Amino acid sequence: MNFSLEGRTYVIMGVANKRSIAWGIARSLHNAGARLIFTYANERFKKPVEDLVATLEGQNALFYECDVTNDEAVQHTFDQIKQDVGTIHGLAHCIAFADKEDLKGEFVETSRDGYLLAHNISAYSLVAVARAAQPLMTDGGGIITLTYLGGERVVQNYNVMGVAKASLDASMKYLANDLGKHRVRVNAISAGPIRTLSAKGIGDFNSVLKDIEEKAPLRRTVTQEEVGDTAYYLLSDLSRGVTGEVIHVDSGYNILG
Ligand SMILES: CCCCCCc1ccc(Oc2ccc(Oc3cccc(O)n3)cc2)c(O)c1
Repeated sequence: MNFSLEGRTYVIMGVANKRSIAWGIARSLHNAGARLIFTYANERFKKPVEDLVATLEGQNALFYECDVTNDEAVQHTFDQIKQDVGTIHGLAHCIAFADKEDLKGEFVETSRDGYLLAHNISAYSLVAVARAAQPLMTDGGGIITLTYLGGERVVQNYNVMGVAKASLDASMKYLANDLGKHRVRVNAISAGPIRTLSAKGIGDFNSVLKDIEEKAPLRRTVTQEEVGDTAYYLLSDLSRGVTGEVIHVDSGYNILG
């Protein structure tokens, strides 16, 4: 059995720029020989993603817009992908959003709209995408999503995104249960804090990074590349017996009380 991704096609959703975790995943899969398909939320992200992907030697990537808050748009995107490539072997869901004012202060102040928005984009979108993508995985496949420790226990300021990640984690497990019969595995990577565009929306992020460097077992923060390599493991045959799992790529921080 070989663990190269030659001859396989993967969809990566959520590359914003070169600091994105999704970009680290893209590079790991590209280096393993995969063919890549990228989706972006709107026109604003199209060119930056195309320019980044142009730096991947020999990659023959495809690009599609996909607004994950719109069920018809999600179905249309995967209809197009089916038309253009037929079969895909996996998908990386690297999409989340919450209003900035809901990522600081007290969780009890979260508005109904803010709560629903965070769950719509950061949790329900995995269900919509998995439903649309599974029929294209005719050789079986792997789906991964990104989660965070703040969905398992309280992390100051993470607030409504933590509640959305708890929903994402449970959604991932229920999807793993449904899709296993179609030979599709569903897993999550719980990444430690990394300085990305998304991280800019979180209150007092710097003190979190400092805490990791002082207390995490590995005494350092993790990189997009390290998350990308665990994504490669979860999307390859190396993890063929694993589904419904959360792997922490966080320098071991999650084991601390
Ligand atoms: C207090 C927790 C510190 C560690 C947080 C690590 C982390 C960093 C980034 C994460 O991804 C997002 C994605 C969108 C998001 O919502 C945003 C981001 C920027 C602006 C904005 O208005 N909302 C917040 C975090 C994430 O889920 C988790």
